[in-house]
Amino acid sequence: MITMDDIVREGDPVLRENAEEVSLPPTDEDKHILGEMLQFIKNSQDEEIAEEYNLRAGVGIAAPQIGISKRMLAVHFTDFKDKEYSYGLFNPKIISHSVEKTYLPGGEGCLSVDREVPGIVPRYARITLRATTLEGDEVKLRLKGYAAIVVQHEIDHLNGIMFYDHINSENPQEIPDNATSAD
Ligand SMILES: O=CN(O)CCNC(=O)c1cccc(Cl)c1Cl
Ligand code: NI
Repeated sequence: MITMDDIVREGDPVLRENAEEVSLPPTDEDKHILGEMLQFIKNSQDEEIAEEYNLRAGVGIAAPQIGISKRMLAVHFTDFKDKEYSYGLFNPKIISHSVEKTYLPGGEGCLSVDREVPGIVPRYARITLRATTLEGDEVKLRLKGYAAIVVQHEIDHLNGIMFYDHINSENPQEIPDNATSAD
């Protein structure tokens, strides 16, 4: 199982690399890894397992965070309208996005960042992405609000981007003019 010992922390160059496309159809090994990533996120949200294994809670994880520079991500969360999202995705690609931006008022956190980095992280309010699921289906997902934010945080990891790269260093709490809060 994946534990916090497997999580790469900031400073490791793998977090600043452009991850490689996964060749499709995915190998059994790639499917196993992505399945383990999804299970880790579920475990991190299970009080007993998280306590037992000292897991920090997360709603998503990208392969570079476990030192694997491949374009794979897993998300598991319920959005503000109680819609459940639970995906393992290969080669996710944002094919279109809104001009409008959104953000989480409380900012974002990252398992690869062992410190608080306060500030507004502007994200596209709506995204359309193409990806191949853990089950092997090619999907086209239209996401908005919290789901759009989480998936953008994970796709950033595949492109060597950390959430704090988006925070305005002069005025971290500045709300961009075309942005509305996601909550
Ligand atoms: O890359 C994934 N992580 O680092 C897992 C830990 N962070 C979170 O769960 C998290 C927390 C707040 C906002 C967002 Cl958007 C995310 Cl993603
Ligand atoms: Ni992260």
